[in-house]
Amino acid sequence: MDESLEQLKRYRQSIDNIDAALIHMLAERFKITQAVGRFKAEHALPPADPDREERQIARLRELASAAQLDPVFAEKFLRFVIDEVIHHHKQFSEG
Ligand SMILES: O=C(O)C(=O)C[C@]1(C(=O)O)C=C[C@@H](O)C=C1
Repeated sequence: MDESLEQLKRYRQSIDNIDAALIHMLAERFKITQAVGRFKAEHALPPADPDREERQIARLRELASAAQLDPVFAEKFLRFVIDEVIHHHKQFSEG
């Protein structure tokens, strides 16, 4: 039992490292999209670009499948992130 608990602890340490990496990657992504939002507001471009999103989603779904990750989940995740970015872009263009 002790050995099993040690194993669980090791799994969780790895999960914690991965979660930290995800947060850092998301932070970098949002830093870039803030710059994109500013650029779009300055050049009077619309906050959302549905054609670009379609290409991103198709690409990520393929990457997910190749990596044995559920493509439906990958799409939902990207949608969630992009919707937040668009929300930020709209704030830039309004203010
Ligand atoms: O590439 C853009 O034009 C962005 O504003 C970035 C981004 C994204 O988060 O990837 C967000 C909104 C757009 O609809 C498409 C993509």
